Amino acid sequence: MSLSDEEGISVSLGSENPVYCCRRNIISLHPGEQPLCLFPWPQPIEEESFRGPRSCTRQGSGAPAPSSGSTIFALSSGQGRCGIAVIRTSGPSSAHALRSLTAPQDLPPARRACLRQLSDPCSGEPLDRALVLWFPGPQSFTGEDCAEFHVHGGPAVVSGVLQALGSVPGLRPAEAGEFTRRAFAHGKLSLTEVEGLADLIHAETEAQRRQALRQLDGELGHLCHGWAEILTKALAHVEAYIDFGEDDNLEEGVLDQATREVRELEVALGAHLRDARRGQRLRSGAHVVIAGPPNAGKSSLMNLLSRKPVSIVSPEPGTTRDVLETPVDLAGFPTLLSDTAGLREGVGPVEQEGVRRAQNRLEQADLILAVLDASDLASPSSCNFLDAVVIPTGARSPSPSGQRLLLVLNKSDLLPSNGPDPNPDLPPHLLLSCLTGQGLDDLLEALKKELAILCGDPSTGPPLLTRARHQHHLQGCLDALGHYKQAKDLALAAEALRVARGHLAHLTGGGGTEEVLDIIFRDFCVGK
Ligand SMILES: Nc1nc2c(ncn2[C@@H]2O[C@H](COP(=O)(O)OP(=O)(O)OP(=O)(O)O)[C@@H](O)[C@H]2O)c(=O)[nH]1
Ligand SMILES: [K+]
Ligand SMILES: [Mg+2]
Repeated sequence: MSLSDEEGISVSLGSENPVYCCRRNIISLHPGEQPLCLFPWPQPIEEESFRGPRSCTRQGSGAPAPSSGSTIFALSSGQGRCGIAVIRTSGPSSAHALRSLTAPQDLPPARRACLRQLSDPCSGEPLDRALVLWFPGPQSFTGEDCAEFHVHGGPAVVSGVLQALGSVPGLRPAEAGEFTRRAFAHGKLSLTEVEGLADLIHAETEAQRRQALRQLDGELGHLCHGWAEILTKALAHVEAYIDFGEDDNLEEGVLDQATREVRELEVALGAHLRDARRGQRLRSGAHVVIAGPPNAGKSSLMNLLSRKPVSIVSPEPGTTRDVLETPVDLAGFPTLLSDTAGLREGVGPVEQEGVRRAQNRLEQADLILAVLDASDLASPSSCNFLDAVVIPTGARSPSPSGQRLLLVLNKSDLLPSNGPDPNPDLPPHLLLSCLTGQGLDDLLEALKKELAILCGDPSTGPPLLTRARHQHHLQGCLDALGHYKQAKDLALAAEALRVARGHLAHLTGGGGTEEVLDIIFRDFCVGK
């Protein structure tokens, strides 16, 4: 059976017999809620949020949200001297702006670059010869009428064109992220795609870029959409049972089927949540902490990996006191690399404080780079470090979300060359010489493997949860499904499904609250 209504909801119950009509239940049982379909985005952002005048509105044909009043403009390429700078506008006065600045004044054909003379509409002063493009809404990035001016990138040209646009009635400078916000409001991007776009702009490493691109492709959103559909179907089944449970016509097993589907969804969500912080680590960097006894060469390794003199290196034990940290791209993965004080006892108060800070940082580490002096393994500080840090961490069952450790024996140049491994009893380790660079390639290879486990491989597997927000809503959804299973009453069970669905809607932006939007759009620059 298939049910549909004028709001585009379609619920298939897999039977030829029409047994009930759920339009009344689903649409009216929870007033104020959005229709069950999450796509296209049913709730446009309030016009007020654009803070623009509410004058000339021209509905973009077919766009789900009404056009906002004002027309915005901004430099969309980077600031500073460059070959070509791209300035764009979005809003109902885009066509007027384009005509006002260009000669000849006719609009170019849609989406085709045309060479035009640009001049100031007030003074008539020539500004540049530039390529201009016209994107009538809704087939544009924002869904509104948009224009682009590809001008020569000198500061005087750019400021001249921006000033000229500002003098056109109805136009005002865009705020940070406003183009993307309009795209979201017009259903051009889901919230998770917006986040992907923000991450893409800020991506600094290969792996970050790959992850952002996948999110921009909407993979996480599509996954949530599929889950929401399962919940919608289960909810329809439960509500049918509430209304027609006594009815002989109701097909058998309707409720069982709902429960079965919920259980399958629980398994899928659980697996996804076990990905834990991997996506987030990839977005904001894994914490890699260099630790070990004094003089093992921790600071030397810090400088080697970061390719800059972050830490002071000296033959004096206890040189490093504070935690020193720097962001480093390690084998394509973003990391926050920390150098710490050598761990030892019986020292003065300043070094003691350094040791306390080092221990604190060790607890927060995703990956510990444990460094020992290969020529000094029998010293008390080496033995203590092995017993207190290396062996206990290695003994813990390794999991992607748990802490990981790589043991590095530095100063291998001091060992007799080409002999057998002098330390077969130690946990698995790598030999390195910070002095000669020998063993560095092997260390980088091992780091890459560890970071891939910690951050996940962004090119394969299911899309990762890149923000705490994603994890929060998936967990909320899972918890609600738990309540569904425990509910003794069908009305409570239906409510639990609604709560679960609400969490998925929030994740993708269907139930978008202003605060979440503000936080996400704050990440954008003006012109994006
Ligand atoms: N021969 C040799 N010396 C090294 C190597 N790595 C570091 N050293 C030397 O070992 C001494 C200590 O190096 P640091 O990098 O300051 O060691 P650290 O672990 O940071 O020391 P603290 O901060 O005092 O705990 C310095 O004199 C370095 O030049 C190496 O691979 N081979
Ligand atoms: K030192
Ligand atoms: Mg040091």
